[in-house]
Amino acid sequence: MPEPILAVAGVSKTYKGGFTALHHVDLTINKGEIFALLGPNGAGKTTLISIICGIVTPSTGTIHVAGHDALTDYKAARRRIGLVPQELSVDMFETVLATVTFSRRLFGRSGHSAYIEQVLRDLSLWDKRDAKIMELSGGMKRRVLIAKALAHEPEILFLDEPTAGVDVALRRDMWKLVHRLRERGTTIILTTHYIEEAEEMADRVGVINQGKLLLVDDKAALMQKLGKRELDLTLVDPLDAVPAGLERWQLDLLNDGKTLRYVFDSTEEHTGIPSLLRELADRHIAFKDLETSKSSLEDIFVDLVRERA
Ligand SMILES: Nc1ncnc2c1ncn2[C@@H]1O[C@H](COP(=O)(O)OP(=O)(O)OP(=O)(O)O)[C@@H](O)[C@H]1O
Repeated sequence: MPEPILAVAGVSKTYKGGFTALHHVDLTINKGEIFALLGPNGAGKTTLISIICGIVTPSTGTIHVAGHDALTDYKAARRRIGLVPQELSVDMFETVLATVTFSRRLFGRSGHSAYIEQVLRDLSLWDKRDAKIMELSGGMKRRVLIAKALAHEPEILFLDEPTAGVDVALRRDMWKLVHRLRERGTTIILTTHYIEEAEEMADRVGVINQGKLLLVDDKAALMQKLGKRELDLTLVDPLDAVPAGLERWQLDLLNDGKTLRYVFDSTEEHTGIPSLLRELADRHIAFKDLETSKSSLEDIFVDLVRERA
């Protein structure tokens, strides 16, 4: 049985101006999983994370972190969480080592130098430990934020838009780090609007839009359940229009009439491909190449948000 480490139940948030950013969100996260909260700008991702971390007060609902009520037992709940915020929030004049050690002490932990050294090494920051934050590059500053969040050995790490504006090398390092942390038992929750990030990193994905959690599913199941494939036929002779009588396949003509595209559901028992090919043969529409491709989580996500908006 998976062990829940975070339980969010019936959480809504209406801001002072009257805007409701979250509508009755229920979410359970299991220990050791990598969960991606995927949603467009303004969907409510940061609001939800801020509520879980005790930065924003929910209008309704409850949050339990490792069994501790995040509202009535805030300190115990918060100690289990490390938060990597979107914005830089560090003292520019401090050194890397002092900043990270300070974060650890803030949670009542002693300056455990071996642990901090490991965190700094994992993030390729050890050589920079005596540098002042202001002397670091933007990417290095982001690494310091992660080191700070990990300093007190949290069980859950929140990464709010971890790779927004980050270069490829840092993105790759972060993905590696996330997997290493998970191997050590840390639960990772990341928010993103980069679908590839969810696709690459997460075990489960939650899709949020306009403050509503539309669905939560295993990434693989989500891809399979909603996964569509495209069949592209490269025609011998270009067509001016999709031939009449083929409406049931909802075909598209691309590439100046040279490619006929059929989008089908790969999970259906009958995909409609054999009958389509027979119809084309009957009409003497010849093709010289045929290719199928899987649609990405991105297509699925766009479809979902459009359908349920
Ligand atoms: N303090 C606030 N007062 C009023 N409205 C707010 C406040 N903070 C956020 N909102 C609104 O709540 C909605 C959700 O914002 P939130 O920052 O949670 O979205 P997000 O999914 O994190 O977006 P992004 O991907 O752009 O960071 C937005 O419409 C935002 O304008």
